[in-house]
Amino acid sequence: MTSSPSAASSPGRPGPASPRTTPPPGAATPELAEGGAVVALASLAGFEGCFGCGTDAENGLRIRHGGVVDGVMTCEFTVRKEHQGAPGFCHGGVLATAMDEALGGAAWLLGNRYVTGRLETDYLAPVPVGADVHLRAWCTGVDGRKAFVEGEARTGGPDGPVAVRAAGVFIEVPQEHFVPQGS
Ligand SMILES: CCCCCCCCCCCCCC(=O)SCCNC(=O)CCNC(=O)[C@H](O)C(C)(C)COP(=O)(O)OP(=O)(O)OC[C@H]1O[C@@H](n2cnc3c(N)ncnc32)[C@H](O)[C@@H]1OP(=O)(O)O
Repeated sequence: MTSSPSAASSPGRPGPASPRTTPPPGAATPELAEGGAVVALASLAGFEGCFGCGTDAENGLRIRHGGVVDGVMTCEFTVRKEHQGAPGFCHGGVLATAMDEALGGAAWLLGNRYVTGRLETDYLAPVPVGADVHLRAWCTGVDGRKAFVEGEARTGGPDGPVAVRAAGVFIEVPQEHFVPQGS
């Protein structure tokens, strides 16, 4: 069974996408694979070392992947002091990493393996150390090997104010792409 992410075209979710992260005319509507990202992840050795979500990455973000609702991938992480940029606040690069992870996860829900080709971020509000950051991401279209994805990060709860918005293009790659790093 597959499901289509209706949030992709929701007028309530205006994205930050530029022309380079907007699906071209004729792009396919994303169809999520049965089993989602788990199917593609199953063959990916070394993933527990992922700086975004790996449990072996001591100083990583340890992003906790949540569920998928109506085609929207959810996950969250807690900002620790080692993620700090300006005193007391999360580093922008750390937040970009979190968005990369969330948007990548939304692409992997299509059932293939993807790497980041382009990532755009808009920072709307500072995120303090100690904050729980709630991430959402969804695919807006597929064009050949390219998956167009958007997302947002909120603080103060899953429906709190948006702190970061992001859009990206993820490129489908074969499993062999990862072998030198993952073996
Ligand atoms: C439930 C649990 C869930 C858990 C989920 C966790 C998931 C994991 C999340 C992980 C998250 C973290 C993820 C990470 O951190 S991934 C790590 C960061 N990214 C990389 O390392 C990628 C480095 N780049 C490459 O390896 C190659 O350049 C790739 C493979 C991308 C393309 O080289 P390749 O030789 O294979 O392909 P091609 O050049 O023929 O291009 C093919 C098509 O792609 C288009 N294109 C190419 N580049 C770009 C670009 N920059 N922007 C826009 N489009 C681009 C190109 O125009 C063409 O389109 P078209 O002409 O056909 O129309």
